[in-house]
Amino acid sequence: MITFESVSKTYPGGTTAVDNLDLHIETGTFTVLVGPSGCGKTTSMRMINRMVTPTSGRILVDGQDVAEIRPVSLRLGIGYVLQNGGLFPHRTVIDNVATVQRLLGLSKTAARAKAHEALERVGLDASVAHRYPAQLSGGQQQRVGVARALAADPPILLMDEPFSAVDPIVREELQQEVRHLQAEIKKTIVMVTHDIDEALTLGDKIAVMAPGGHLQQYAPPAEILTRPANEFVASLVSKDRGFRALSFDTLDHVPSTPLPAPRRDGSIDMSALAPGWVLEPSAGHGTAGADGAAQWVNTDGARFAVAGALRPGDSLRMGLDAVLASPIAAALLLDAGGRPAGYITLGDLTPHLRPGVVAGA
Ligand SMILES: Nc1ncnc2c1ncn2[C@@H]1O[C@H](COP(=O)(O)OP(=O)(O)OP(=O)(O)O)[C@@H](O)[C@H]1O
Repeated sequence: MITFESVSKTYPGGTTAVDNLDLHIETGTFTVLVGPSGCGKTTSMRMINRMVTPTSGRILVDGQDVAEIRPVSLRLGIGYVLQNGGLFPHRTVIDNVATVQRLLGLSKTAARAKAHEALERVGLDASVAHRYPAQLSGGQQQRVGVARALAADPPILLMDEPFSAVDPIVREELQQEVRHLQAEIKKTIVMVTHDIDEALTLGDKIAVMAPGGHLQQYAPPAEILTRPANEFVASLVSKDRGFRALSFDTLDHVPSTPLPAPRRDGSIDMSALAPGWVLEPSAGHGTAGADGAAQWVNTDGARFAVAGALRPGDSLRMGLDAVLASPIAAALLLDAGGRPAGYITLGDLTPHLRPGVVAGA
């Protein structure tokens, strides 16, 4: 647990970056500090590991005032991921990742072994281990930065705009990976971003800050979207708010129609829904598996890969997107084993879309 107790920070020039901040961050949760430039997000985060000292108030980590912990030992237990990866340019990837273990006194061999594990965890191939940072793409550098922060297995991870320097496609990939990683490792993560979409995608809880370092709302993403505390928060999340709210509700209560039995050639006749159309499950094993393996095919020979086949637990947003992307306005539903089981139409979805939209109105 990280606790901010009435924390303020005024810099020597007189700027109040953070004003009387109270925040309780539960262990094992992903918290995102979000808000426009200059609202004190980075200052707040850096006070956790004593890179910045509060002017008043205190910060406790698991009940202990950080002001009473030596900065070096405090920081060894707190991973830090910087913008652009923040890698040492003159060290190879593996030695960058091994940095903290070396500081902790591990031998070079032992530290490198741990570093290899960390690289694997963030999806980097062993072949990059002996390259220098300049020989990597921006996305790979950022992954190395995450691996370095995780290598010593610290309970807390601070991330300062970790994905801001990569292009939108890579950013989305990295966000997905961090989300999956967090489901596995359950660290206490505090991340700073100015991107509300990123905050809503990643955060278990979001702290919205406004200029002057004032906390506006601290709540889970669904609540930020559907019950913004004030005009400031409402305007931050106003874009696509109704659509985004659909991310927080699953498809599980939406009725679906079972697929007819496959014909002798394995194809499934969809004419009850869309005359002239069949579903061709992927060849061989007969499961749709990854998106695109199965195809919608019509009698004219037109073929469309099934985009976004759905699984139990997927969100209404994914469901709506899959239905809209389908040439027969129906999304394929897979069972828990990944086999085609049924379909959902726009008509099935519509009654379930209203509450999400209305709640956010
Ligand atoms: N070392 C410093 N000395 C003086 N003022 C500072 C210092 N660091 C930050 N500030 C000021 O404190 C305020 C908050 O800065 P901070 O970097 O915490 O905000 P931020 O929300 O993280 O912004 P950004 O998204 O632009 O990084 C700003 O007005 C900034 O200019």
